[in-house]
Amino acid sequence: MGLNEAQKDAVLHKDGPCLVLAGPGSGKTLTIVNRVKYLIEGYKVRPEEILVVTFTRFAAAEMRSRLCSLMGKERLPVTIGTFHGIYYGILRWTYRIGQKNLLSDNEKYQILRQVIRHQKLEIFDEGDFLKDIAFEIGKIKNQRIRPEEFISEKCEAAVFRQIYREYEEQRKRRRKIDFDDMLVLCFQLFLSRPDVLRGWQKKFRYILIDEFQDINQIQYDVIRMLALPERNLFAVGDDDQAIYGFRGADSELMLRFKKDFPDASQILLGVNYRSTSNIVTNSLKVIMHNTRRYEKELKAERKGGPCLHIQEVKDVNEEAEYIAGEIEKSIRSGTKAEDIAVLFRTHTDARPVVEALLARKLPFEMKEHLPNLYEHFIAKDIQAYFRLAMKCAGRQDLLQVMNRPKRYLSRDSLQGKRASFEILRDYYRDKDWMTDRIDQFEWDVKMMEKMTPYAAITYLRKRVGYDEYLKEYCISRHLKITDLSEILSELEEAAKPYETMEEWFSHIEEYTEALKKRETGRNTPEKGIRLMTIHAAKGLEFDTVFVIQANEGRIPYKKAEKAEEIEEERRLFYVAMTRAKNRLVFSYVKIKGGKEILPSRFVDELLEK
Ligand SMILES: Nc1ncnc2c1ncn2[C@@H]1O[C@H](COP(=O)(O)OP(=O)(O)OP(=O)(O)O)[C@@H](O)[C@H]1O
Repeated sequence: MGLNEAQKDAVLHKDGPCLVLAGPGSGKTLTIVNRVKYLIEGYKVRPEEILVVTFTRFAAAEMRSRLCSLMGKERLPVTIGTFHGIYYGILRWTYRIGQKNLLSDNEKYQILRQVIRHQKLEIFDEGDFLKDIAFEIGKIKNQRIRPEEFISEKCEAAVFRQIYREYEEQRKRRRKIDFDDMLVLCFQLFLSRPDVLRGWQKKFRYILIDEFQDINQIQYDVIRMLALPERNLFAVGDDDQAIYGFRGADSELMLRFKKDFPDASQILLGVNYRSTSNIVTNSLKVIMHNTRRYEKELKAERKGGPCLHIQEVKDVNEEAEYIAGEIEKSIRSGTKAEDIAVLFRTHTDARPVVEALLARKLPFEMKEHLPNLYEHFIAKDIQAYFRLAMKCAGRQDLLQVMNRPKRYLSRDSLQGKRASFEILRDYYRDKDWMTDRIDQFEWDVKMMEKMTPYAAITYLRKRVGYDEYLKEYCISRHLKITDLSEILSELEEAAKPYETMEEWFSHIEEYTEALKKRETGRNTPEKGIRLMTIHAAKGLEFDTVFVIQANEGRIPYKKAEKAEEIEEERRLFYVAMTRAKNRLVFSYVKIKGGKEILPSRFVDELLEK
């Protein structure tokens, strides 16, 4: 494949700093691998002296395989890895630390939970609070902020400092480092041991960084030290595809690069080879609404192309049917299943599509973990009620739901016995008010017997009082009711296609099996339609892309409120659009969880004249 002029300039750049600003599909990976090849073959740099940094292990593996195939070699001693991988390697070499010294996420949350409970705070949702505090601790480390100067958005400054101190003490007591510590320790190592730094500077004389827009402060600081004294730093990135701000990435560092290296060459890769001009023009129409961005021209090499399609659907079931139907047609007309992607904002959005693809026996693959909706405790409650209605319930089923909603039935009433309403009645025989409750319970279960699963769930919510129970459950546990009622509504919606409870149960079994199979085969997935979050699709390309639930609250996500958060969501939308080579389809739903919802504002931007 011939390189264009800008790509050639980037490949031939030899010494000193260089910033390559590149649009989507403009050949960033191609340019990086060709430059590494030229450094080795043209400029006679030893492969061991080259370091290529990527942001995911997947991207590193992809880069290595493209480089090896370009150079016709099976292996090459070029170092290609993520920041964490490389910094961990440096620490391992210097301090002899190993896997046993790494703090797992589980351990991290265990420590934080202890520390936070210690503080006796009034917390609304402990799970959310833990995540937010873990995020803020990461932010301090990644952005090199002093804890005493940090302003927490989640609790008072003094409380945060205390949490931070105790967390660090406990972590150190266990002699472990967390993910973010790898960067901090590497930074401190280089500051305190110039001799060690010098060794690594000599080793990595040429440094190339992919996806530079996703770098954070401490990664940048360490890499700048590493690049001295020769400053052969080659940074490639696209500020419009910066989608990790929520994780502490700072795309402003791309602007800083030019200040820190005023003599840096700047090259613009402005030709998109991936997508048709229709897709490119429309994606630019959206991203132009962002105010914080490098202005850059981007042209499409491939003219025309099919029109973008925006589909309105009633709800997520109809959407899933629509997507599965369109995919089926595409495959029939010759598109390979693995060239089709369905992208979504959060992984839970995928469930209806997964069900529709299974129903049509269409092959699909997912790399991310999809939580099984039917294993949620609410689903388990519904299943227990249904088994009671179908007269195949066990003791455990009755125990599970006899106080959901609250009926004040004691567990002792079923002690060591078979489960039945008769036994319950017998236990409370001299308490009329209790036997009335048991009669009502039995009556409700009987009523559900002949209903469709959808009608039975509605009955359970509204007549039996499960909605009320859930509300009380949330209040007593300081949980957000919206999260749980969304799950319940989703279960209700998902039950619509089934006529009988037996059908519903056998569908759940099939769905659970299919998820398990994909989970266990994740390393060797069967080839098929690619289902993934937009974050996971970054850097990939597909012939056809479906973006589902293009709705307000989804994208932009409901938690994005500040202007910069909305801009990050817009960049995410832009990343989704620019994955498509030929066909791009958006769908949005009109009703979700029984409420009307709006199409995404980004869809409106697409429709602007
Ligand atoms: N000079 C070129 N001539 C023809 N095709 C090219 C050229 N440069 C890149 N391409 C093709 O364009 C597509 C996009 O390239 P690549 O994946 O390297 O883009 P990218 O810049 O990394 O994209 P993104 O940032 O959107 O992930 C690939 O299919 C690649 O083969």
